Amino acid sequence: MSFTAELRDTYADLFEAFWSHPFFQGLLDATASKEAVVHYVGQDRQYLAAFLRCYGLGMAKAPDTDWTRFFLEGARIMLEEEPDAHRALVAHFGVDYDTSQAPRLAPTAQAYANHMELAGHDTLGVLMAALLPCQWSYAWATLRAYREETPGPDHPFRAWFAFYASEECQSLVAEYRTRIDALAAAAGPEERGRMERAFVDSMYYEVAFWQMAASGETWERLPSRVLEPRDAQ
Ligand SMILES: Cc1ncc(C[n+]2csc(CCO)c2C)c(N)n1
Repeated sequence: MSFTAELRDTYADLFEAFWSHPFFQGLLDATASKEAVVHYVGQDRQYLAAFLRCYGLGMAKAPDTDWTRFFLEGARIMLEEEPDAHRALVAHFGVDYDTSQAPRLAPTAQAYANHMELAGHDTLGVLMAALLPCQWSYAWATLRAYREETPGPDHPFRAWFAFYASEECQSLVAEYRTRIDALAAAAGPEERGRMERAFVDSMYYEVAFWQMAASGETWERLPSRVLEPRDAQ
């Protein structure tokens, strides 16, 4: 079994948690609240900026121009096409894309960005493994959405689902996997271990990112249990 097929098998629970998270399910059945969706888009814009910086780190590691082109094309898709997917989410609520800008990343989103950027200072294999869940989770879950429920022509977030389920995003995942499997095959057991850790942590952060959106997490708003300790008396 290939390295990435094994990851998919071993961490099937994280894929399921991604799929069944109430925020994703709320996008799917179009019941997600305006507050959560706008918070998500504001955060995700900044997350994508961090992701683009990781492509820069990847380019600095590119062993040949084939790899350079891979990162260049990935960056182009993110810059030119992904904003339309975001627009489709906020447009439903009558919110302008540019006003959904967040001033800074919320703690969970910042931790995810830090994790990816740190992986960009390890090997190319570790960086790619940290970036894979971003592609894979969205492409997999939106494709499953089409297989199971099919967001119809009237679905308010149709363009968002259509973008991630598109042939372009699906083939990007396939390309990531081919490249990572080759890097894993050439890596020693220690580096492969770091690749696995980088992948799992990013998968975890993908689920946590939904939670961040659903709970309206910011640096100002701490969970009530922290603000009002119940065990204090
Ligand atoms: C937290 C978070 N994780 C993953 C994605 C999805 N995503 C980001 S870049 C990219 C490749 C295509 O440009 C994909 C699939 C997201 N938007 N936000």
